[in-house]
Amino acid sequence: MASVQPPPAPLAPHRPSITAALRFYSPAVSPRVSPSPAARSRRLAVAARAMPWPHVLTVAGSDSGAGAGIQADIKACAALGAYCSSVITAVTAQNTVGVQGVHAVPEEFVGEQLRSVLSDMSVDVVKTGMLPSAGIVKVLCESLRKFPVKALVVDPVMVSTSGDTLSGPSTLTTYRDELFPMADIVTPNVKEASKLLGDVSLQTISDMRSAAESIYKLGPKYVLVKGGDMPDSTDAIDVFFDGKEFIELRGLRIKTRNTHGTGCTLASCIAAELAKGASMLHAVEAAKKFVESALYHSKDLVIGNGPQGPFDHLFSLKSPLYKMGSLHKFNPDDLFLYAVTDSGMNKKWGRSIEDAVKAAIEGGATIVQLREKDAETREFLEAAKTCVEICRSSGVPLLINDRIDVALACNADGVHVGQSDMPAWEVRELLGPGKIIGVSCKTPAQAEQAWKDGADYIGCGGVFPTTTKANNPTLGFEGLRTVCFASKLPVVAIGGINARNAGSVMELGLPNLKGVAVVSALFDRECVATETRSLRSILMNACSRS
Ligand SMILES: Cc1ncc(COP(=O)(O)OP(=O)(O)O)c(N)n1
Ligand SMILES: Cc1nc(C(=O)O)sc1CCOP(=O)(O)O
Ligand SMILES: [Mg+2]
Repeated sequence: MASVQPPPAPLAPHRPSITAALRFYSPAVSPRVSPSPAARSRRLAVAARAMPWPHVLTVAGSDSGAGAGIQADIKACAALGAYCSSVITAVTAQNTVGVQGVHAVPEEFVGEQLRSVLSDMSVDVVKTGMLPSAGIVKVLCESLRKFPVKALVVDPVMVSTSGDTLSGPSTLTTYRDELFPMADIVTPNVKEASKLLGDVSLQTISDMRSAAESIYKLGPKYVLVKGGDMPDSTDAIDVFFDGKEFIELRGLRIKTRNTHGTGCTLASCIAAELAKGASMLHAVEAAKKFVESALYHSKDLVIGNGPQGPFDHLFSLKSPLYKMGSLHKFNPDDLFLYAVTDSGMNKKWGRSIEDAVKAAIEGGATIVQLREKDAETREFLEAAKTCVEICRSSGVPLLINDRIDVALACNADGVHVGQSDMPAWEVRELLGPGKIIGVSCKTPAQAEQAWKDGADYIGCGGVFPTTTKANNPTLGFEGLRTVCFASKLPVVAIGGINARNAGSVMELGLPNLKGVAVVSALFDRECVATETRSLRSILMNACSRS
């Protein structure tokens, strides 16, 4: 057996620049004298610490079909920029039809693989998948006690998606008694959560919350109960529990047969994000987004003849939108000063849409919506394409009002729709998971529906009377308050907001209220940049007071 090296020193606390790090790799002073092996490995060790590569070790089974297991884990980590080493616990004969055979790796050899990797390779996060016997769970726990890592992600794989058993009942007790107390997060689906808790019935979100709480009591720091298998649900809701608060994380249910390996991938993505330094909630959110995007981009792939196909983890290498880096990840804080254009007002003041957008950005608008009700389609599309370039070069998201076709054609960051426009869930189907969708809502029920439909934010108004939108009911502060309290999505207030009243809106300090959306107070004015700048400073002052 190869001799075991002592564990390497911990990672350096900061990353020097790449050029500084590369200097460690430069040849020895005299190019004729090759460095001794000891000197070379010293230099490599210094360089490795200078350029840490987030490292996930997956301890899981091999899937010969490569949709799930070790193969999915390595692809997921690679896609998210983490290095992934692997300790194989079992070899399965598996395809898109199901699992035809399982051959567990002897415990001692699982232990040997663990020792090899953990003793040498600066693992940040361990992620577990299929652990086919209680003995293997015990070997893993012993190894982790000997070689501690920053985080442990436990995906309690027990039954494959095709319904085949992947670990026996004796493993359950060891999971509960030994592995869970060491785990940072445990990620069962409803079937696994039910098994872990003695076959309790889990039918509703409230059952999922109770299950998350019971599993939390077994020792992990966080629990994510995945609701993708819940009966009769059109949207996939997962319950995240940190010991105090339950957070319902809504996901899109993408219609595809290619869902084999989603659980392994989600847990690996959580591990990769943790290895990169994310907080647990952010890691889970990023992982969900990744799985959703991968499923969306793979929905029509055909591999194998069975009912469950694999999906493409490396979709970003193919999708031109991802390649160009043009998808704007939604940040609710972008709603702070939301500039909504109006073709009539711009014409009145003799400026183009493009100039209006440039001026709003110059003044500090944090998101822009093109609301061009009277523009001809072709003219609008050309202007929209230029505005996309202007906004992208400033890092400001650009949304299109009402017109999904224009948004798609100009590759905008998203759209805003109202109650009489295309329903948000249809918009999501057309735009995919990476785009921003806003929905106008005047009631808590509309806000709930927008959340279910996969929107990213809601616009709520009219807070004050407005002449910009005909027949628009005024909700006042009370209406805004009711919607903000009920909303599960970030809210932007709209309607009659200007320099005189914007401060009072933000000073309400309402939950979920992230900013104000304004049309006439910016665009029905001579100098858009000046008005935007002054509104921005009013908002900032109001926020610092409330
Ligand atoms: C941010 C924001 N909120 C609300 C609206 C209004 O949308 P909608 O109700 O569809 O009305 P129109 O703007 O289409 O007239 C909005 N555009 N932006
Ligand atoms: C486009 C729009 N939507 C509203 C809503 O209540 O949903 S009010 C509105 C017009 C907002 O324009 P101004 O800032 O000029 O009042
Ligand atoms: Mg509309």
